[in-house]
Amino acid sequence: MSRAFLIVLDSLGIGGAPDAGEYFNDGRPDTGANTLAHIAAAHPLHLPVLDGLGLGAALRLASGADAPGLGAEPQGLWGAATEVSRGKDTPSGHWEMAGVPVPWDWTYFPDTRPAFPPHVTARICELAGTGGIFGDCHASGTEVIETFGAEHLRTGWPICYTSADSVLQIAAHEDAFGRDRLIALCRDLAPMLHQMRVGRVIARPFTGTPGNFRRTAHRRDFAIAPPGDTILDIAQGAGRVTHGIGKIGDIFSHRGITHLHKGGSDADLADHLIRLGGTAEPGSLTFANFVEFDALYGHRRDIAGYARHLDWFDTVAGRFLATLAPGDLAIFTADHGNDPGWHGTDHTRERVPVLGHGAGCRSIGLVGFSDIGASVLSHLGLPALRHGASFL
Ligand SMILES: O=P(O)(O)O[C@H]1O[C@H](CO)[C@@H](O)[C@H]1O
Ligand SMILES: [Mn+2]
Ligand SMILES: [Mn+2]
Repeated sequence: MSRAFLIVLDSLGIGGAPDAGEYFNDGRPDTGANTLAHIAAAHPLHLPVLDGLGLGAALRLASGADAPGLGAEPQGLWGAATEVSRGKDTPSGHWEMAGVPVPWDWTYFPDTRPAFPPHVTARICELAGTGGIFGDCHASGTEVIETFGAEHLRTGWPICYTSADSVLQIAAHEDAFGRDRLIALCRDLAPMLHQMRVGRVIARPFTGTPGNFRRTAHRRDFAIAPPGDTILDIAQGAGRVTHGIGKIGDIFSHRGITHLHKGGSDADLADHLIRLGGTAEPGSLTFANFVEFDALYGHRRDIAGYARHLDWFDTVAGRFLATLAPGDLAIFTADHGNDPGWHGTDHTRERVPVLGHGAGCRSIGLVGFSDIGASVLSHLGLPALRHGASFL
C-alpha cells in the first residue's frame, strides 16, 4: 500500500491572494505581499529540488512574479492554492488543507489596555486565586516578562497578553507560581476562550530572576479543535497509522495522530521526516510542519535567514525524496505567507505552492487548500470529505 507525506513549509507564500486587501500589517493591506518573490529578489536562492518540482512555475502562476534563479521546467505536479478561511493563521491554513475550512471568524483582542474583556479577566483571577492580572495588552512574550516579572514574583498575579493572532497567553514563573499550576490554569480557562472563538490559550512558563528571566521549553498550547473530521481523523479511523511531525499535534488538538514526533529545531524535524520516509508503514499518512521559516525568519523580517533556511530545506527535501518508494506521494505546501520584505511583523495573506512528487509531471493550475487533503485521501484510497476535490 502506498503512503502519503504532506509537508508544510510554514509561511512560504507565493503572493497573488485575491483577498489580500482585506488583511493587514501595521494597518496597511497585504496587497502585493509575496514571501518567495521578495526573498528571491533580495537573495539568490539555490533550490534545485523544490524548483525542479515546479516552485518557480507555481510562483509565476500564483502571482505573475518571476524570481531570479527559479523557474526550471517542472518535473513534478505543480500548482498554487488559494485559501477561503477567514484567517491568515496557522490553524486556518492547516485545517483547510486537511479538509476543514474554518466556518467562523476568529476572535482577536483589541490592541488596547485593557485588551481582555472583564469577564475573561475575572475568570483568570478566579481560576488562579489572585486579585488581578498583569499585562492585559498586546506584547512580545520576552518583553512582557521583563516588564512585569518582578511584580509577578512579588504578588503572584499571572502575566496575560495577546498578539495579532487569536490567542491568550499566560506567562508565569515555573517555581514561584508553579509550572503545573500555570498549565492547569490555561487548561481550565481554555473552554471559555474556545467558546468565544479564540483559537488558543498558551502557557508560557519562565525561570530566572529580575533582569535574567528566560522562557523554558515547557510551553503548552490549548487549541480549539477542528470543527469537523480532517484527513488525519479519516485515515486513523480507517485503521491507518498517522504520523505528525512538529507542531501538527498542537494544530489539530492532538486528534487523529497515532505517533507525534517533536524536536527542538527544524533540523530535528528533518531527521524525523527522512527517517519516516524509510520506515513509515504501508498506507500511512505523515503530516509535517517546519515552523522555523515562520517563527525565526518571517516574523523577524529576516530575508537572509529565510533564504538560508530555504536552501537548507531543499537539501532535506532531496534526501527525503530519495527514501520514497514507487507509488508514494509527497506534497510540499504552505499554510499562509509571512513576507520578510513586508512592513509589520505579522503573517501575510498569500497563495501557497502545491508541489507533488510521485504523481506525475503536470500543472494542476489554481486549486483550493482543501483540494490538497482531498488528493491525499484519494491517493490513500480513503473516502472523501465534504470539501475539496482531488487533483490527482
Ligand atoms: O511573543 P511570543 O510570546 O513568542 O508570542 C508569539 O507566540 C504566539 C503563538 O505562536 C504568537 O501569537 C505570538 O504572539
Ligand atoms: Mn503558520
Ligand atoms: Mn507565525
